Amino acid sequence: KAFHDMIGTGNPGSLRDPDLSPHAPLSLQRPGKGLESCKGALISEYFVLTAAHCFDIDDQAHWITVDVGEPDAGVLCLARVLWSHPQYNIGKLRGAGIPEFYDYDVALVKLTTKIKFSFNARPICLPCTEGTTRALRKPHPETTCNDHKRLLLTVGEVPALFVHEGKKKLERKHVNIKNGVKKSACEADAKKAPIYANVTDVKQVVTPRFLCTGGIDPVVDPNTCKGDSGGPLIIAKGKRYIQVGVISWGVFDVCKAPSRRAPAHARDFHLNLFTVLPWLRDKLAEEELGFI
Ligand SMILES: Cc1cc(Br)c(Nc2ncc[nH]2)c2c(Cl)c[nH]c12
Repeated sequence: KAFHDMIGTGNPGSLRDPDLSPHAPLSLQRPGKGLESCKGALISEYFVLTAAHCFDIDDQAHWITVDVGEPDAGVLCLARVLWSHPQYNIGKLRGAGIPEFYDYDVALVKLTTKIKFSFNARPICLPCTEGTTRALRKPHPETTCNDHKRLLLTVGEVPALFVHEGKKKLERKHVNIKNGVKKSACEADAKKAPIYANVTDVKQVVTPRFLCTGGIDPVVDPNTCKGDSGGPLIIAKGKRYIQVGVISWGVFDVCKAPSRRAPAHARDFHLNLFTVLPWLRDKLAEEELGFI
């Protein structure tokens, strides 16, 4: 079932909505173990961008299936290659009493089959590519990668969204990236994560690679669930979706205690794609994404 078949009336909330079509659930079936799931985003005909923490060091690419179709259509694609960022190392700070370290939490999964995109079924745009220059309605080649950063990650509260897979349909969750005076308060709440309770300097776990959302200032932001890991943090520009982050980790798993309201210190941390561009350019060189 070619990818573009799913695109229909664009009724919001289902995969038929072209804007939500890059949403790609991943399943990982380790032999003899349970099924783990994460999210990802289609960024080219062959690649899905996701979080490195969705996988273990000895996971094989062929254990991964990616659902690029309707939930019932089950257009399952097998993975051929799995590349986690070389600087990702979840156990790096275990000696310092930090059990999980999410720095550089990003990975690329290459599919065995080419996904057919059409005019209204298209991959999500990546920063510093020609597609994003077009989405920003800026001139090519005058517009630079720094222009993208300045135009997308403005200083202050940046409206963004992530996609959550609800019971039956996909939901857009609108958040604000704290990228100005509220950034340090957002990052300070990382210490409210149970596993970071006795971290002395929050900068040890919230490295410069992260974007921070959540909390109640300026408004109450929805929070992520662990199962949202790997999904895209999106900035909408006109009709186009530009991925600026990968959902990485959080302070409070709202799906684990759905009845309880998330506390004010519930924050979420996303890998900032602008901080891993050299790796993206290198790995996606053959995908003709037009990196600028
Ligand atoms: C998206 C996401 C991933 C992970 Br891993 C979580 N778990 C966690 N983060 C830090 C330590 N453990 C959460 C939580 Cl909690 C909310 N959203 C999450």
